[in-house]
Amino acid sequence: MGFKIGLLGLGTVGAGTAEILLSPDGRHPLLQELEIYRVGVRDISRPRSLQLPENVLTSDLEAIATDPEVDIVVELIGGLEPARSLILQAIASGKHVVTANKAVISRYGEEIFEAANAKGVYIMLEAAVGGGIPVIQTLKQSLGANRIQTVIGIVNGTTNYILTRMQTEGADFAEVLADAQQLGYAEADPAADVDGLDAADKIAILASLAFGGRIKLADVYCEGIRQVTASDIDYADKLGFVIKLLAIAQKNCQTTEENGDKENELISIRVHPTCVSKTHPLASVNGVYNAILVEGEPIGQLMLYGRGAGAGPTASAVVSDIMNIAAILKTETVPIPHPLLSCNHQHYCQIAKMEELVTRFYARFLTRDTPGVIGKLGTCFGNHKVSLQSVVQTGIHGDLVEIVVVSHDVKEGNFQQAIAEIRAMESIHSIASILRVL
Ligand SMILES: NC(=O)C1=CN([C@@H]2O[C@H](COP(=O)(O)OP(=O)(O)OC[C@H]3O[C@@H](n4cnc5c(N)ncnc54)[C@H](OP(=O)(O)O)[C@@H]3O)[C@@H](O)[C@H]2O)C=CC1
Ligand SMILES: N[C@@H](CC=O)C(=O)O
Ligand code: NA
Repeated sequence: MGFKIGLLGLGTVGAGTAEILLSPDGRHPLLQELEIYRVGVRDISRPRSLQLPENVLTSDLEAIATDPEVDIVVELIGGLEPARSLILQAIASGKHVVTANKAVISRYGEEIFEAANAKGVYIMLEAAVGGGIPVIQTLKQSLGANRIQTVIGIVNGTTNYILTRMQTEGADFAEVLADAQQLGYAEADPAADVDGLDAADKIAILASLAFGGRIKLADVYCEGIRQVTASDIDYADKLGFVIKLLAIAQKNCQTTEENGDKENELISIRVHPTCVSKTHPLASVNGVYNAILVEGEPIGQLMLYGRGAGAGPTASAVVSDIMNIAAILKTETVPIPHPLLSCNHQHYCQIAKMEELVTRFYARFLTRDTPGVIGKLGTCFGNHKVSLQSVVQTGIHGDLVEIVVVSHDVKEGNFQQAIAEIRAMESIHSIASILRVL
């Protein structure tokens, strides 16, 4: 056997990875050279569906990360600790690392990559974004000739699964979330999915690769899908939209105020539920499927589509990373950092303020049925330079009237100022929802 794998975690993704490694027939011949040497879990007495070689299973994960026999450590336990410490221990012990852990990479990427570069080892993370979709290698290698302008992704399988079933079956949020957990799509704490945090981790990683600088996670604006109601899905449908949780990173034409220098282009980076026109390619990405739409020069638009979560698809990405490292170890006696596989970002991207974002909005108001209420809304929006594309009175609930507006492209800051004023109006009962429109 050629290369010894120390697997940390044998849950959904760990078991999927072991399954591929244990059945190499019909796959790339390099797989024959990969040996599952040790597998670390929390509870070794738990019954496992997988038949592993004897004495492979242990609950001493640190021993795996530092074992001199292990060539590649594969971290699939998830969460921040002990995952971060184990990755750092593996690096310090001269091991290459494969991980599916976007939470650790988006928060501790700088520490991890600096340690890895100093030690001359690789950190591979294809499974961390888009599950089985080869988006990391695409951005790192295949699109390297491009100036990337935009990355827009449906990058969380759990929320896309929930929104799709709410849309197609009118299903209940809690029931669909339980199904996503059962299917192994959701994070250990599904709040990370539902509140958009998992998508924020992922777009931070994608933006960093697309724009060639580090991203501070705190700079990613983030809204989840808890507030999306069946009514909004229904109204959006009538207006020709579907609602998707989008993760968006865009290079802004705007330049920094200090010097107006083109070098200091700002990046707009955000996660929020979004009304997407039914004719847009991302609108038909349903269920656990993910898609990442990239716009670059000279490639134009490119969309990658596939399963973003689940044992098999995610393990496909993990094993491809292991194989990339094994291929390097096989061909180079002294591994040197491969410029297309390693990460050497030195600076942080500058992030545009949300108020500066230019976008369209959808808003649903419950108003008292008093004369002139639509006029008051229109006047207030107009005073703040918010131009409306449509204003529709959509229904009556007792003595309240429901009004839905869709704006043209406006500055987020202007729209929010108008909303603050409208909220205080006597004739406004409540603002039921506000969504951005792609
Ligand atoms: N599930 C998915 O579809 C996807 C997951 N990912 C990422 O992959 C990673 C793994 O996710 P997933 O497979 O779903 O997670 P699971 O919860 O299914 O599995 C976690 C595994 O790690 C072990 N483990 C967890 N904590 C510890 C600990 N402190 N000490 C020892 N062992 C521990 C568990 O042991 P035991 O079995 O004994 O409980 C289990 O085997 C995460 O980073 C996740 O974000 C990425 C893409 C898709
Ligand atoms: N919980 C995540 C799993 C993959 O990263 C998702 O639902 O997409
Ligand atoms: Na991927």
